[in-house]
Amino acid sequence: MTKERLPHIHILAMGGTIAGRAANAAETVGYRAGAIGINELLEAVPQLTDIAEVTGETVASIDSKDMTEALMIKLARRTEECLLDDSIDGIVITHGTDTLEESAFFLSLTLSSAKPVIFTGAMRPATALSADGPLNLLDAVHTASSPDAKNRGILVVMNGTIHDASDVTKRHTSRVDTFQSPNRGAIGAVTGGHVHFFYTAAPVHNLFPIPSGPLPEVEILYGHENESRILVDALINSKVSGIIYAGTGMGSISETVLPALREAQEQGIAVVRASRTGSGAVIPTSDYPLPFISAGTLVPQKSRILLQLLLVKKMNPSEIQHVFNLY
Ligand SMILES: NC(=O)C[C@H](N)C(=O)O
Repeated sequence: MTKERLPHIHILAMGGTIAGRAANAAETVGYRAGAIGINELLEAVPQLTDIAEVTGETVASIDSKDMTEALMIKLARRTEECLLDDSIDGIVITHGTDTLEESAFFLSLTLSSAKPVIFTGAMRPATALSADGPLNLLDAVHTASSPDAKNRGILVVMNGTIHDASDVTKRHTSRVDTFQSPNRGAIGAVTGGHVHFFYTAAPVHNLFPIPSGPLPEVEILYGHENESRILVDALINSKVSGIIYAGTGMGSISETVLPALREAQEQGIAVVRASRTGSGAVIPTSDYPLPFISAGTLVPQKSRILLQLLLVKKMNPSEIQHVFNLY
């Protein structure tokens, strides 16, 4: 009898707490992210060899708070090469959780493949009591090996749940259930190695080639009571290409900042209204007609990435709004 070939899952390591080392096992907060190499990470989960032929490589060893656009592009390019490699069936990206959602969303906009690409990470360092990284890694490899995970774009597997890259966001500073999909909910679960999707695959929007150079400068502003226009004026003077305004409620803009943002638009700066609430959609309203762009359900940090890529295409506010309407 011939033995069935195990799927080949390739791991791309970016660092983060999943590869974090602390001085002792009780330490869950003070540690060095990205200190543990890919081999040690894989050796900690010997069960991986039962479900897949796992290989790995280090792309970066950083705390993801220091993630850069250049690294995001490097990660996208390397992932694309792996997707084109016929010997690889699926990819797992281990990543720091602080900006995991940005990288996952960027890859979802720039890569297209039927093969599963799964992001995972950890909230406790690898050396901690009850470290969550090893099980997250095992669950991610289970998902990357699952035929049901094909044609679903970029997914995030954390704490036994599967999330779509566009909705998932980090919602808690320290808990292991920090990743939530606040608008549409988790799309699946991994339980005892069983991968279960709750819904049929949603349409995947892969809209852009991987950018070849630096992206236009887009900054995020955070709305609050008693606002001044100091920061908007600074951004106008800096000649940024875009502003994401994380407004109060449904992207509301105070009477102080509104004229400043209108001036920014007159200078050719694209302005997107998002929300500081963390969930729900910001939709176009008559209070804020075009050229104000509404972010839909995208959180400010993802709105920023989408706007950057749209500005590369030299789209006008109306065309940009059409794309945000997908979310
Ligand atoms: N839990 C984590 O991974 C946090 C860490 N600061 C990182 O993003 O790399």
